[in-house]
Amino acid sequence: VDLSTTIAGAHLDNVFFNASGVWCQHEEELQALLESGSGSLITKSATYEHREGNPSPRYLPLPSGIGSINSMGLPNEGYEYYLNYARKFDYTHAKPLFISLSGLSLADNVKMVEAFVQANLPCILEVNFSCPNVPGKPQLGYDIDAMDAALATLAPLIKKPFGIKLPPYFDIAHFDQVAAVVNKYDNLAYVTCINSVGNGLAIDLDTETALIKPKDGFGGLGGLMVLNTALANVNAFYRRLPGKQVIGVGGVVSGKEAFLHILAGASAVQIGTQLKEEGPAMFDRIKKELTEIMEKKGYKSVEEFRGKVKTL
Ligand SMILES: C=Cc1c(C(=O)O)[nH]c(=O)[nH]c1=O
Repeated sequence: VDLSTTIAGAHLDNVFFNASGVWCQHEEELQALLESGSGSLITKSATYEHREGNPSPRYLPLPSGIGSINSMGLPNEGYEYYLNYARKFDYTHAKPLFISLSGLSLADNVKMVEAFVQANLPCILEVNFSCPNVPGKPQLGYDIDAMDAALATLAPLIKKPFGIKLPPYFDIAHFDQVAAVVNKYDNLAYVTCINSVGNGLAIDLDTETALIKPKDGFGGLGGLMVLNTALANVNAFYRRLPGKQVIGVGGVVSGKEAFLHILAGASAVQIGTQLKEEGPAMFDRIKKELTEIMEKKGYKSVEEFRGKVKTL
């Protein structure tokens, strides 16, 4: 079966890659993704300066495989590290390279975008509007006018097709309002839905203590427990963004959830929590599982069923 796809004009041999933030902060991790069964790779969201991030424990899987909680606090090597990586990257490699940018201000996003545009590299830029874990920095994804203003500045600068990383929305009116903004920018080629469900709280019964240290234990939720919110966001934006694409992320632990994301409208599927727990060997497992589901259903390519979720 054919698992290949094209995102923002870049061809991926298969629909799978890492969720930004997972297995992608350092070159060694990115190399492991290059050598894995993934179809692509995306870097950890970059800020202008290097950041240590929040104090540990700042990421934990939750009991019984329901998911994870994280308040990493945007630890990253600083954008120049990822710009150098993008300069050295072998673009004849079968996997396209995505670069995630998450400036702490619009000015920082502008400076980082200008540096990447100046370098004129084939990598695809993704602007992250949805980091929930930087104390004192409310995420742009929930300030729709501010997100529109940022896009009005960034889209013309980027010129080429690019994407944005969105937080989960939970209100139909918000799907409508965000789609109206996204549809204003022709080169905004795709949206990645969803980032973690912000500011959850995991508490240990025995110790009666929050599991992670930062922000009194408040952190973004990921993994299986966010699957149905992720599917809704993928399908809501698939229905509302004609001519654009949606990358689905959230709750994918096997071929089954990947199939559902594609049925909901995803052109590619990213994996975070399960990749963090299982490592890059997971991609071979999940590709096999998706293939088996497609064969059982008689689908030859992901194109055949993308977005074809039925309603009653
Ligand atoms: C870029 C920061 C993010 C982080 C983080 O570095 O805390 N965690 C997430 O779940 N999503 C993010 O977008």
